[in-house]
Amino acid sequence: MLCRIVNALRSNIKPRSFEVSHMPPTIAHLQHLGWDEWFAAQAEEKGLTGHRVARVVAVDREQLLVMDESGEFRARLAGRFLFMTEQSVDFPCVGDWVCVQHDSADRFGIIHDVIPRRSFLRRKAAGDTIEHQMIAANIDVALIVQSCQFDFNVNRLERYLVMVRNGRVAPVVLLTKTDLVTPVTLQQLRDDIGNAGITAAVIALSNVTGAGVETVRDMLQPGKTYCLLGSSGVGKSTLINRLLGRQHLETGGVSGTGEGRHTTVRRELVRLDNGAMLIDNPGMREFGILGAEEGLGDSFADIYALAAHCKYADCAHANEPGCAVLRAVADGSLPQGHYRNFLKLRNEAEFHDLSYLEKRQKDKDFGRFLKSARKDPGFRRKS
Ligand SMILES: Nc1nc2c(ncn2[C@@H]2O[C@H](COP(=O)(O)OP(=O)(O)OP(=O)(O)O)[C@@H](O)[C@H]2O)c(=O)[nH]1
Ligand SMILES: [Zn+2]
Repeated sequence: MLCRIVNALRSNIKPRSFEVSHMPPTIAHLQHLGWDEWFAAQAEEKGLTGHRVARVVAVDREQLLVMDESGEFRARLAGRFLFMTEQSVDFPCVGDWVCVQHDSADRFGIIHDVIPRRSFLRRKAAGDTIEHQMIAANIDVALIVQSCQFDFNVNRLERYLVMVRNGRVAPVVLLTKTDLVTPVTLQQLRDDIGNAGITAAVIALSNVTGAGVETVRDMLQPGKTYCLLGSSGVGKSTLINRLLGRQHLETGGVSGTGEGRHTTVRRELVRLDNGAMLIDNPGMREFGILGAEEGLGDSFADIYALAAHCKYADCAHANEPGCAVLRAVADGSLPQGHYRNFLKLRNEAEFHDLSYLEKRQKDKDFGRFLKSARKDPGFRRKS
């Protein structure tokens, strides 16, 4: 980051405006890539009309692969953008629309801005930090993939649903590897999902026999963007390759030429023959749900509806008298498992918020400690 900042300072101390190097985009030019009136309006609001826009296909540290009506090209972030952008979530990620300056003679396009996102998928960054990490932007539908064998877990499914709904993305559940389980077991898994109160569509499929794959294909609409989410090994890449036909994800990389070092950017966003766009993502080892309460409302809409009838407005639905949620659990109209997941996820959401506040407080205390320590004449000698 430091060298990014230094480079930014060196290359671009003065703010500069950039020339329009191309015809401004029309919706017709770019709608096959997902551009529409909504994005055009965002661009206008941000004062970015008239600039060329492209969609991010892959990100590899400082290098991006972007795509517009003329095809794919590589791009870098403008020094000024690097300099002005503080939070990692504000950097372009796959699926983003960016303002880019690019002449056919240039090896790299220069990205000057990111068009506001309509939807996003993000997770808690790996490690002990409380920062978010963007997974993808401007996704219409998240395909949450679980394998029928070993991987299936309703709690995890609900965590994904919270994240997905929190990012304003619609969910569809894909159950893979149906060839490895009996029809009775498959029905049991479907029942488990239904009993948990999950209302998202569920498609069962096998990449081996091909059963269900056409159902997935039929669901994918041209100009819409889909993102595959799920643990490693559940069959996401295999499914994409099946949907693509001959092409393969592994061979989709774009090689850089004419440079000292040979680089390959693995393409993450691919277009199918029917015009739908698919984003494949690595398995998620660490899956935090910081800031997920908003999303809780959607996954647990039934519980929130019941909560309106609780005796106390601030009812925690744990052991309060007159709690409509507990009553529904008692009379069997609200599934026990669903209620337990609600409590668990809510506590985690509260826990993450708490640890965030605690961290802020600690930082403050540390600042105060430093201030008072500096005033302390013994400070220099002690340290
Ligand atoms: N039996 C069976 N095996 C499958 C199916 N789909 C994928 N596999 C196998 O499962 C393994 C993992 O599949 P991948 O497609 O690489 O899984 P992935 O979800 O993309 O994994 P990551 O790339 O690590 O996120 C491979 O050996 C596949 O051949 C399926 O429907 N049935
Ligand atoms: Zn209650």
